[in-house]
Amino acid sequence: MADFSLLDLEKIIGERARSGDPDSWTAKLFAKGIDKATQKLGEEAVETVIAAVKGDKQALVSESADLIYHWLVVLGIAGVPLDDVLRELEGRTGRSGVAEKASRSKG
Ligand SMILES: N=c1c2ncn([C@@H]3O[C@H](COP(=O)(O)OP(=O)(O)OP(=O)(O)O)[C@@H](O)[C@H]3O)c2ncn1[C@@H]1O[C@H](COP(=O)(O)O)[C@@H](O)[C@H]1O
Repeated sequence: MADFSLLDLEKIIGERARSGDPDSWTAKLFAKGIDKATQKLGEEAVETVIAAVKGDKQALVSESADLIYHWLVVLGIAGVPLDDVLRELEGRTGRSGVAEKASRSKG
């Protein structure tokens, strides 16, 4: 089990964003704003899908890491704490996704 959590990465991203370091990809993305960050997020999502469809497990790991990093950057720029997403997921535990979808279409 990795000794690293998404909360650790969220903290690093926040620190690097505030650093303004010209060598920081994170600081660059924060400076460019939500449009550029979401464009990168979309590209990484597509690259993740391609790796999965090809059955390339090594690429799937690498592209997933790129995807999650850029997703956290987008959350950071949008001012949404990762904990809000974790709480949303926590609230969904114990509820079947199929049942949840069915309840939405009734409502
Ligand atoms: N996890 C990451 C991380 N994942 C991806 N990237 C960067 O995201 C960028 C993606 O750019 P590209 O689109 O060119 O990469 P790509 O999609 O592989 O390229 P192509 O396949 O399109 O050619 C690269 O510069 C990667 O280095 C990341 N940059 C930073 N982090 C984390 O953030 C920390 C701080 O980084 P800096 O802000 O750069 O100091 C790092 O120590 C890491 O923990």
